[in-house]
Amino acid sequence: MKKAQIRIKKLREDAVVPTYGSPYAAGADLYACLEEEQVVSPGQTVMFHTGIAMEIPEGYAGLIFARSGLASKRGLAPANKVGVVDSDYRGEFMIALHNHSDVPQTVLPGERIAQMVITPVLAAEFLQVEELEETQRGSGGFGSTGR
Ligand SMILES: O=c1ccn([C@H]2C[C@H](O)[C@@H](COP(=O)(O)OP(=O)(O)OP(=O)(O)O)O2)c(=O)[nH]1
Repeated sequence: MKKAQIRIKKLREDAVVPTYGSPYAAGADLYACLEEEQVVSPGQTVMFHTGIAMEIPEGYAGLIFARSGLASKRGLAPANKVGVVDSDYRGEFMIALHNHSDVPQTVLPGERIAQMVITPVLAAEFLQVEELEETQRGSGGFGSTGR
């Protein structure tokens, strides 16, 4: 698979550059940059450092998603559900992990805590109009097509 080169900077000595878990993985795993293990209490949200900043190309965004295993087995997932990283963002990638389980969860230094998909985004210019083009669906939504 042809890969785009993305410039990345370590902001902390022990930061880990994101990695893809398999050759065709869509999401690159993001690593917690911690000096010591961090406990996340039930119902608590903790902001985790990744220690990295990068240049997402113009016309793209980084979407930060939960890792399914971490979320389903330990209840740890981003508090903001999906993090959106703008291409002009040059700050540190941060991950606000929320503990949805009912027991304390320990995150270890260097643990993979989320994954980032880099995806094209369309920059829109919103043109206000009086009528929108008709479609078969029309304004039906929220289960309008039945089960
Ligand atoms: O999970 C996340 C979400 C965002 N960001 C960074 C990258 C993004 O470009 C910036 C701003 O994110 P967002 O637009 O979601 O923040 P906001 O709450 O709307 O504040 P702002 O006024 O800074 O845009 O924060 C992260 O590091 N992790």
